[in-house]
Amino acid sequence: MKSIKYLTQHEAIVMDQLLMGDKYKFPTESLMELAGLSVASIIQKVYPNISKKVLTICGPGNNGGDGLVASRHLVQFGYDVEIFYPKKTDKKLYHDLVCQCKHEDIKFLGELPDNSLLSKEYGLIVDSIFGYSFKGDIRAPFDKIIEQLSKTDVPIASVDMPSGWDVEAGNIKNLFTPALLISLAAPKKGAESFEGIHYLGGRFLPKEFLRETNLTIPKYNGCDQFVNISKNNNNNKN
Ligand SMILES: NC(=O)C1=CN([C@@H]2O[C@H](COP(=O)(O)OP(=O)(O)OC[C@H]3O[C@@H](n4cnc5c(N)ncnc54)[C@H](OP(=O)(O)O)[C@@H]3O)[C@@H](O)[C@H]2O)[C@H](O)CC1
Ligand SMILES: [K+]
Repeated sequence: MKSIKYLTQHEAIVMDQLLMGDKYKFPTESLMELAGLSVASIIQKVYPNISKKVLTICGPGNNGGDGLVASRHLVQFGYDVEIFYPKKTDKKLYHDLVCQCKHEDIKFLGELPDNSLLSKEYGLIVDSIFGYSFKGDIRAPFDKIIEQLSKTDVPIASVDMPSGWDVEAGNIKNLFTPALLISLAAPKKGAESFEGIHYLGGRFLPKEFLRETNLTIPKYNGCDQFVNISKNNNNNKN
């Protein structure tokens, strides 16, 4: 396998703008749908038998949107999903995503259950709080939420980046390390040190886009929406 490129924060932002701009013309909701579908597919692959509930924690940006979409697909896959979405985004896309989740009978929680309740009732936490646009010190209410996540024993699956990690420098604040990291489109530099289960999803980069940006991504098999890029995956060794 060719070596994978890890993106800087600036590169991730510029690439997304390019994909969604006048040349490649992808609407945000199309990419979000594919990203969210790949997140749910990867969770199904890595955690096929969760007997307890799945809790998705959504942030205020597009990373949170990915979590809303993934939750809907997880219900379609047979999981019992609840969502905690403390800072809702007042945009039509997000109102629509919440509405779609409610039509899947997904319950929206008013507060984050404490860690003993989390351990008792939940088998997985999906962290879709912050993605590649996270910067600086963690502001309320997410500071307390991420502090609590750093103490839970429930496995965490992070979408695009572990929330609170510096997008380039990684876990410099000594926060939680997820069991599973799902990078989207291409991994970010801050994830380069990640030693856990690491999958790449978001299979939507056009051929011309890859040529134009000189981006190397691993080969996806068949119609898979994901590829395993974990360091300890033998298929990734030359
Ligand atoms: N091409 C792709 O791979 C696609 C990726 N997608 C997903 O989109 C995110 C990036 O989404 P974006 O909306 O740009 O940003 P985030 O979701 O990462 O975060 C933005 C919100 O977070 C708030 N924020 C930022 N820093 C902090 C902080 N220190 N404390 C508290 N809150 C913070 C920020 O708040 P502001 O007040 O600054 O506005 C934003 O509200 C990417 O990672 C993927 O998951 C797309 O879904 C599709 C294509
Ligand atoms: K995240």
